[in-house]
Parts: sequence; C-alpha cells; structure tokens
Amino acid sequence: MITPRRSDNAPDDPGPALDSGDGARGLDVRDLVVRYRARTALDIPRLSFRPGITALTGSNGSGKTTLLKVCALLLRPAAGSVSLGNRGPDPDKRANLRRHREAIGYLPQAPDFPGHFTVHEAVTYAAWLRSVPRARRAETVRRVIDDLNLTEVTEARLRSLSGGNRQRAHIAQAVVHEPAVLLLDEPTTGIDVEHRMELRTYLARLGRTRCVVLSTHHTEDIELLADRVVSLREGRIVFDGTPAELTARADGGTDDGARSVERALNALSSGGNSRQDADGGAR
Ligand SMILES: Nc1ncnc2c1ncn2[C@@H]1O[C@H](COP(=O)(O)OP(=O)(O)OP(=O)(O)O)[C@@H](O)[C@H]1O
Repeated sequence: MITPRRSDNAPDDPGPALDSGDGARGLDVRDLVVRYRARTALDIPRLSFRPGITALTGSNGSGKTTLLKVCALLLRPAAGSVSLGNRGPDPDKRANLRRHREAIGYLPQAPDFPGHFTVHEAVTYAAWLRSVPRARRAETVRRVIDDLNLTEVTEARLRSLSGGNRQRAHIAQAVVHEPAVLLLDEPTTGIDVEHRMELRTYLARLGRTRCVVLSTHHTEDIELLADRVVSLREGRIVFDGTPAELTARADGGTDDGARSVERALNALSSGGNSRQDADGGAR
C-alpha cells in the first residue's frame, strides 16, 4: 500500500514508505521473449530492476522501448513473465493486472494525449485514472505540477506548450500516483539543458526509494544520474553494471566523464566489451 506523503514535504523528501507487495522491491523479468512476426526483438532470460536509477541504453532498434512496454504490461511477450517485488504473478489475473498498473508509472516515447487538455486537467485525469483518492487528489496534482516546474503553465493547453514543457507534463502524468516503479522512455529528450538538470535532480530524488528505469541516448544521464546501466544490443543484454564499471571496461579507468561513457557505449553497440553479471543481471 502506498501511504500518503507527509504534510511537511521537504524539498528533498524521498517520498512515502512503500510496501514490497506494491513493487517497492522492484520488477523481475524472467525468460522473456518478444517477437514481431518471425523476428525476435527481445530475448532476456533474467533481469531485475531494483530501487535506484537504471539507465537503459543501446542503439536505435536494440529493444529498449519494447522492454519498457512489456514491463508496463502494454505488450504481451511470446514467452516469459514480468512480476513485482519478487513475488510471482497473482493467480487472480485481474487483481494481478490492477496491482501491477497501480505500482507502475509509464512515460511512452511519443505520448499521445489530447492537446486541448490543460496541464492541470491532464495531470488530474491521470490521477483519477490511477485511483489517487479524491480527498488528496487536488493536493497531489498541485505538488507534482510544482515539482516539475510547471506551475506557470498550469492552465495552458498541452498543444500550446513548448516541447520541453509538454514532456514534463507527460512525466507529471506518469508519476502522479506515486508509483513504486517508474518506466520512462527517453524522459530527457527534447528538454533544454537547464530543465534537464532539474529533471535529473527530481528523478534522483525519486530513485532514492523507487525503482526508476529510463531509456536514454544521453551520456550525461548515465554519468550524472544512473546507479546502474543496462545495455541492449539486438534484443539481448550486453552489459549490466555500474557507470564506473562501464567506463572502466572502455578505457581501463581513465576518468574523462562523458567521453568515457560514450566510448564504452559505442564499443557495446558495435559488438565489443559485452558483459552481463554472473547472476545474469539479476541485481
Ligand atoms: N510494432 C512493431 N512491429 C514490428 N517491428 C517492431 C515493432 N516495434 C518495434 N519493432 C522492431 O523491434 C526492434 C526493437 O525496437 P524498439 O523500438 O524496442 O527499439 P529501441 O531500442 O527502443 O529503439 P530507439 O532507440 O530507436 O527508440 C526494432 O528492430 C524495431 O524495428
């Protein structure tokens, strides 16, 4: 059960305590196979996401969006399971689906929400859809809008917003029910440098108690935000480790920040430097 936030919500408040049954221990993927027609798009025997920030990387078409969609239960795999908090799926399929949807927040790569909604309406709608109790809905919506620096555009219609503000409004929709697991498909794309830093600070705060998985092509997201990096190539995990482990593999530990990360990712994309932990990436 996700409990209400404290009223003395300090700026660095990591959020409410969570119960492991609602995904506080993260998300587990087992024996996952996804096919588009005859082509295998994902083949992941074992992967677990735990509280903290995991950056999901890989070149275009490597399977990041497909993996996030499967984890959000928006795409049915050909084989395998996705479960919350190390518990197997609930035998009651409807209860299982409800529990999963409540525990997960998802930002699609290209959100498609009606542009005539104002920011306030769009976030309130998401809060209603995700069963935020009526008694604290208004306060929750206001706080999330503030947290994402959207206060000045609260009454603006989505279609009138800049791309960066619209992206942050969609992120507000994804987080408004305080999910234990956040799956964000390229959340920092289209956001200017200043707001990107603010967004990273916000996500880092969520990552202290929640499981945040974000797909990204930005090396700075890895360098400045990620606790862990999972890299895909052609639907398979080719690296699962910390950012420091990633760069150490690229250049033996030379510390030149973003360029080290970029070299490491390029090597992984082109087929070099593969690594998955001995436990199959199940951290
Ligand atoms: N609906 C679909 N039908 C057929 N093939 C698909 C479909 N969606 C994705 N694919 C294919 O599956 C593979 C993985 O695609 P996916 O979008 O998951 O990759 P990605 O890593 O998210 O790419 P990007 O970085 O460009 O967003 C690609 O080869 C893609 O062409």
